[in-house]
Parts: sequence; structure tokens; C-alpha cells
Amino acid sequence: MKPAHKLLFVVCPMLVLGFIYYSSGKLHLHVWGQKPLFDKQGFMLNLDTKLPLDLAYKYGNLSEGACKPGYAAAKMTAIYPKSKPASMFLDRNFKRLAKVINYLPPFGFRTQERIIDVILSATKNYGLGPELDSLICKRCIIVGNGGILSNKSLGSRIDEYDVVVRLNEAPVSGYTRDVGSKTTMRITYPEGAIQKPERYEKDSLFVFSAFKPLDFKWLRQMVYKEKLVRLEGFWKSVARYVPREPSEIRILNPYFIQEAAFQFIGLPQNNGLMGKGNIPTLGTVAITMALHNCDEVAVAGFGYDMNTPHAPLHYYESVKMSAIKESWTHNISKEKEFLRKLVKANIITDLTNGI
Ligand SMILES: CC(=O)N[C@H]1[C@H]([C@H](O)[C@H](O)CO)O[C@](OP(=O)(O)OC[C@H]2O[C@@H](n3ccc(N)nc3=O)[C@H](O)[C@@H]2O)(C(=O)O)C[C@@H]1O
Ligand SMILES: CC(=O)N[C@@H]1[C@@H](O)[C@H](O[C@@H]2O[C@H](CO)[C@H](O)[C@H](O)[C@H]2O)[C@@H](CO)O[C@H]1O
Repeated sequence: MKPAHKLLFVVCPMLVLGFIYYSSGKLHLHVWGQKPLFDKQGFMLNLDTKLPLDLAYKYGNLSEGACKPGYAAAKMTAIYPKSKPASMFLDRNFKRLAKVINYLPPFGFRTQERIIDVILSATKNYGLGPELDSLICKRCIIVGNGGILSNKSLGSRIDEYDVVVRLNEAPVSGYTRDVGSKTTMRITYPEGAIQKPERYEKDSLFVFSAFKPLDFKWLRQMVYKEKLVRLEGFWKSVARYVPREPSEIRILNPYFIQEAAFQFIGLPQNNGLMGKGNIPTLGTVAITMALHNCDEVAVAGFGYDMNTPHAPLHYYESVKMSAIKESWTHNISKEKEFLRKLVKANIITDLTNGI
């Protein structure tokens, strides 16, 4: 063998081995003899990571209990270095949102661009409103609908948050001692929305989360106060009238459904289509939104506890916990693994300790 060939014979395998070693590190794969740092989802295995020194110093100088600007995002980046910013609601520049433009609902808005334009031209507002938008530090709470909220008298604590997020048809009236009386926004979809107009609270944003193209048609009719003509295609009866001005209506950025499903929880991609067990519950979508847009994040009313199948699923009705087993869209146990990471890493505070 010529010396040049000999050299190639030695160098080539070394290059290949070197490449495998390098990419396994990049892909967070386990390298023999080296402890893995990340789990499959890309979260640090060590959830006790510290904040960067400059932030720790800045927070140390704040008076006790004061809101810490950038806290949730900084904590999240410490255990999930891939985190990127994302706005709460769609605005007129929504077509520039690279991550959602190529996905169909619910993971994006491909094919729905025109109807979204029509809706946004009527709503004309794309933020939380001047007062909340100008806050230097926002504390948000996501109120889940779990039965665990009953008889804990957390209402006044919940009302202290700057932003109170409620979901679907969960009532306030009659339950204020436990769930509070303030609603900054209610996130929902056609089948989840409050059906009785008199049950909508005043001064709250109606935040729409789309799961299928038909949902956008429904929203356009609600925004333009048109009579709902097509009722087939929904999986349950839907609200026919939403007593909200167009200026009080927002479209939730679908990126949060995509990120929660594919990145944070690790649900199946299913070619980017909604399918068996690849949809996060709305509460987890709302938490994902808050991680990007609030400085501090708390939750209450979260927890599907399979050890108590007869416990109430919701705080406002007698349906039992075991009913969640019928859900084919969610993967409750994988979702819980993600939520537990957030609690363990002190990124979110769980007021009812159900996660
Ligand atoms: C039959 C069915 O599809 N039920 C779903 C219902 C239903 O559509 C609405 O109640 C409207 O009728 O909505 C869901 O959610 P739901 O409206 O029940 O509750 C809102 C969010 O609170 C969290 N939650 C709720 C109950 C509980 N015991 N533990 C919790 O952690 C969850 O994060 C949940 O998302 C949904 O949209 O996600 C999830 C449910 O799976
Ligand atoms: C395409 C379609 O309408 N699918 C329906 C699902 O959206 C729906 O799941 C429900 O979808 C909702 C969004 O529309 C929420 O994610 C909710 O948590 C989830 O349970 C199920 C309910 O049993 O019925 C199917 O036919």
C-alpha cells in the first residue's frame, strides 16, 4: 500500500468517528462514558440550574416579593436553551411568522391567511391593552378548570395577578371565593366557548384558539355578528353569539400549540396534522403562551389525578376525573411530565399543587 493510501486509511475512520461524536453532542444523544445533560425534549436533566449572575444580582436588589422582570423567560432558557420569543396574539404582520406559516391548523394557519386578514381588519387591536402592555413586569396566572380549586378560597390571591387567564366555559359568578372575580382573557374555541351570552364577564378579552379551518369561519361570523348558518362539522354544540366587540377579540398565536405539542411535550408530529394524542390541553397551551409573554407565571386548578377517578374533573360540575380517559386527542401523562419540569425548576408556581 502506498504511504498516501495508508494515511487515508487512518484519517478517514477518525474523521467519521469524530463527526459521530460531535453530532451526538449536538443532538443531545448519550455519549458513552459521558453523562447526558439533556432529556429527549431538550430540557436539562438537572432542573436546579441557577440564573445568570447579572440577573440573580438584579433580582437580589429588588424589594422582597416584587415582580422580577424577565424571570420566567430566564429560568426557562436555563433549562431549555432553545427557547425563542413569540407574541401572544396574531397581528397584521402574522404572515411573517415563519414557524407557523407552513402548518395547517391547529399548529399554524396555512390556508387561513385571507380569513385571518378579514378578522384582524375588524378587531384592529392586537395586544392586551395600553395599561397591561405598558407594565414593566407582568405577573400572570392561568386558572385551569380542575376540581382541585374547590374550597381552597384562593379567589383573592388569584385576583392579585396582573393578568388572569381563564379557559373555555369555566364560570366565575357563583365561584368567586375559590376562583376570583377578575378575568383578563378567556381562551377558547367554538365548542368550548360560553354559550349563554349573559354569562360572559365584562371587560375581558375573548381569545380564540383555532383547531380546524371551520373554527376560523365561526370566528369571522362572531366578529361580524352574522347569523351562524353552518352548524355541522363541530364536535359539540357551539356558541351562536359572542357578546364582545371586535376590539375585544384576539387570535392566539398558534405557535404555542405547536411548541407545546412537538417541542415541550414531545407528542407525535403526524405530518403536522391533528391526530391521535398529539394535542396539548388548552391549559398547557396557555402556560406556553405565558412563558413567552409574562415575567412571572403561576397556575391554579391544574391536575388530572388518575388515582382519584371519582373526584370531580371540574370545579363547576359533577363530571368525574375518569372522564378524561376518553380523550383521544391528549396525552395526559406525557403532558404532566412537562408541567412537572416547570414546577420542579421553579419556572411556574402551582397554587393548588395538583401538578
Ligand atoms: C370532552 C372533552 O373534549 N373535554 C375537553 C374540554 C372541553 O372541550 C371543554 O370543557 C368544553 O366543553 O376542554 C379541555 O379543557 P377544560 O375546559 O376541561 O379545562 C381547561 C384546562 O384546565 C386544565 N385542567 C382541567 C381539569 C383538570 N382536572 N385538570 C386540569 O389540568 C387543562 O389544562 C385544561 O385544558 C381543553 O380544551 O383542553 C380538555 C378536555 O379534554
Ligand atoms: C376534527 C375534530 O373536530 N375533532 C374533534 C376533536 O377536536 C375533539 O377534541 C377536543 O378538541 C378541542 C379543540 O377542538 C380541544 O383540544 C379539546 O381539549 C379536545 O378534547 C374530540 C372530542 O372528543 O372530538 C373530535 O371529533
